[in-house]
Amino acid sequence: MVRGRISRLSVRDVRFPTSLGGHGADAMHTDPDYSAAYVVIETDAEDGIKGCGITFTLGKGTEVVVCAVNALAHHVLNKDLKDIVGDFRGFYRQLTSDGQLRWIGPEKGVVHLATAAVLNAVWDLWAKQEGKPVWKLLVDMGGERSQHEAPPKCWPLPLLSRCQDPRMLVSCIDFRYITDVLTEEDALEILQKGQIGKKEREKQMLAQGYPAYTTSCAWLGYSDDTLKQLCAQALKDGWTRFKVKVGADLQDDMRRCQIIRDMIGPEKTLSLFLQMMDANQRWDVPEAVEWMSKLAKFKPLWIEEPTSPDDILGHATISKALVPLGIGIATGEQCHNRVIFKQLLQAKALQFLQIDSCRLGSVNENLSVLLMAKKFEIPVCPHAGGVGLCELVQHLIIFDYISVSASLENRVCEYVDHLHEHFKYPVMIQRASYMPPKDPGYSTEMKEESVKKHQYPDGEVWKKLLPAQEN
Ligand SMILES: C[C@H](O)[C@@H](O)CC(=O)C(=O)O
Ligand SMILES: [Mg+2]
Repeated sequence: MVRGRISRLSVRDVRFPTSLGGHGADAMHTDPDYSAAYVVIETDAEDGIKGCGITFTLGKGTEVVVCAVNALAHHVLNKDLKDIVGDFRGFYRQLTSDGQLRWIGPEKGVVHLATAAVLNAVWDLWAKQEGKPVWKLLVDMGGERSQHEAPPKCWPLPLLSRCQDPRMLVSCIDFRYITDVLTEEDALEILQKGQIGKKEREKQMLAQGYPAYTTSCAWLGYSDDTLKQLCAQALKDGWTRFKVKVGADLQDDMRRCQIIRDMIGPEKTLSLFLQMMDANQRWDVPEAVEWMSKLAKFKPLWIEEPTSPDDILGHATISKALVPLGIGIATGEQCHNRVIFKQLLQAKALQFLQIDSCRLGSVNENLSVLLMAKKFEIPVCPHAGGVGLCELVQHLIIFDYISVSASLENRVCEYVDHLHEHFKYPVMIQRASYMPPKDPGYSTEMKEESVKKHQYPDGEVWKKLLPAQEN
């Protein structure tokens, strides 16, 4: 099925002026313009199928990511897709180990965001050619075995369809730097165990979807009236779990958390009705503990990014202090790579792990983090929102449930209600759950009309806005 040689790669800087409405604002990022470096790859297969990939940015700096994508392009151009996916680990390593570009990473920062955008496009292309959504491609790759059948001792790869073999899935992962906690054999074992009950879980997902929470009501840029109005509407729409931004001003936080608590009801704290808090790295370690001790009365399920995303031991200290108060630590949206996640897990520094589809090196690196989380039995609650993050991460978390975690306990995926209308295959939410996408690909393709309008700086939207902003 896999065909064609990559004949073209284009990348565009696409920005949405979300800061004008205060959407997306938090204690550190006060004026985000949700943006993306948008990559499209084409092949010479003459089937008209294109692979689309994004990485998420906040406006300024997207042009730097675009430069990094162009710097990586020569690794992709003129390659056969068959060779890329046939040795995906090798290809991932080639991209992340470019002898010169690696110096401005390694596997972090702009160059890693660019890697994610390129690889996301490759996954989209592969899945489209296979005629499956990415989650289903991954699930099928994980193999299938009935409840009573013993796992095969060896996997005769050439005799099996390569796309129905867990070894194929594992061969997409670069285990370098994580073999002290997760080996290839561990990964295979997890996937083999995950085969039990897999069909039932897939059916369950298709019928009920993956549970979500909303961040759309409580950005720091919103007034109390807006917060109340959005929260009331969300409750009407069936949302029961809400995340609120905190960290800039304690009195403000107390007032806003009280509003949400009043609206979702104090008696419901232990049921489905939950409140999460997100400080977006605002505090020092002792400050985080002190601040959250004051917000503990609102019974948050977690505090997200209480301090620097690089401070693994700091997170461990905060976790030790707050877990006895019933507050877990969540982090991950700014964890650059699998190594940081490994150490967070080793240090018992988090209770909820938040993968990000565009910060880690695409599906490949996310697979390794999902498997490590399973090994440590830490629930994965992905970061989403931004532009396109919900579209992408739904594939990863649905795969995780069906093939890896086999559990929904303490698990919920973020949802943000912005910018879906710009995607050709937007997320579908029903009863506050992500319904598994059915269209082939990674749901990454944007509407050409939207891209043209929002291209920076010469799209129609920015042509109008830029002169006004200069005055
Ligand atoms: C700047 C972004 O909107 C950020 O606040 C998102 C985030 O932290 C989250 O969704 O979680
Ligand atoms: Mg966050």
